[in-house]
Amino acid sequence: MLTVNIEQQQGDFCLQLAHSFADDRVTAIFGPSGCGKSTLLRAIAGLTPGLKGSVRWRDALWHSRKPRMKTEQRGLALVFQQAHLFTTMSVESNLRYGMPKNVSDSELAIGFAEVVDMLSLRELLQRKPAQLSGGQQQRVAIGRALLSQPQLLLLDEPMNGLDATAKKQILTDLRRIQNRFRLPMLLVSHHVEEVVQLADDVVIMADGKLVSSGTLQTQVDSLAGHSEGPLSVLSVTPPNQSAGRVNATDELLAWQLAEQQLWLPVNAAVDVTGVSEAKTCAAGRLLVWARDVSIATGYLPNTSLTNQVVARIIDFEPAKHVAETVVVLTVGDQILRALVTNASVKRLNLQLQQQVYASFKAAAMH
Ligand SMILES: Nc1ncnc2c1ncn2[C@@H]1O[C@H](COP(=O)(O)OP(=O)(O)OP(=O)(O)O)[C@@H](O)[C@H]1O
Repeated sequence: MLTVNIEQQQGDFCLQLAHSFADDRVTAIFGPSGCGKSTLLRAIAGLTPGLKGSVRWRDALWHSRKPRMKTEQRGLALVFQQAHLFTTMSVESNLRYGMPKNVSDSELAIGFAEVVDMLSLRELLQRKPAQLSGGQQQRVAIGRALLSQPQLLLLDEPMNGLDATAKKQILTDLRRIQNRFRLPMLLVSHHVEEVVQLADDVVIMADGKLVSSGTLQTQVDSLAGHSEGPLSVLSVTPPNQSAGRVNATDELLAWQLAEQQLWLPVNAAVDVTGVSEAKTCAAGRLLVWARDVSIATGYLPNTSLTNQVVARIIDFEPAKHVAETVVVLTVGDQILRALVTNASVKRLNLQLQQQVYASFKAAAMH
């Protein structure tokens, strides 16, 4: 457990937060720009002068009135928005920089060879940072952090400014790393996609304060309230390899959502077990924005939409825009939200407990 009860004044801004973070999973710290996410991470790392209160990690008191434990004694590693690599050193030297000296790879909890392979860095070991893309630089920064053998990894928007492909690779790598090493992580992000793909727990902040916290599933509504609108997080079970791909060019795989079949682009769902071979993974996670879900009262035989699932209406919620309604649906035991116009609700005569078909484009999933 990481327990913080802190107050940090920075000019007009005041961070005031008391919370206990689980020490065996990924917690996302989510909130708008300027709400204090980075300040919180820096306070935990011992990088903010004038911090009041206490920070306790397991049995160790990292911060109290006095004495304050130095950052390098805390057994944590930080990855920032910029990779901050040593420009004159090779990738390999950067990676080895913080490693314990005179210890063989097999004696380390987090070994060099494994990290290099997990982060796909083998081909890059002899290059200099200037010869790497932004995503590759960040993977080296993550590798260097891991090889310092931390007990806790602090990630301050490590995917900021990267393109979608680089982001996706880092998210997948981080999930795999967490599963392999059971390394607790605090991830600062203001992107819902990153939170949904990586987090087990979510802490939502605003104006230097904690607004809500809990498991990802309990925080879906809060996330929606602080982002681009209503959303759902669906659990899907592994692709049915025997069903295979639709064809080589479609690159779609069959997944199961509450015993119904979904066709998703390869890698659309995040393998939350961290096992890359889809046939051996236990579950995947999908983010579906309510605006990407449409409802029909019957099965649509001639549609370009790939997925239609049978769902039941369990609620109507007001939407941000007065002309729209959030239709809350169940698919098996899972919740799916659809944002539709009030006019459509009326035209289709949608009713509570009615069975409908919910459609969403596979490409709308992350
Ligand atoms: N050294 C400083 N002196 C005074 N104010 C500061 C200092 N550093 C940050 N702040 C202020 O503290 C507040 C919190 O900043 P912080 O960087 O923690 O926010 P954030 O949630 O991480 O934002 P972002 O998502 O944009 O990175 C902001 O209002 C910022 O302007």
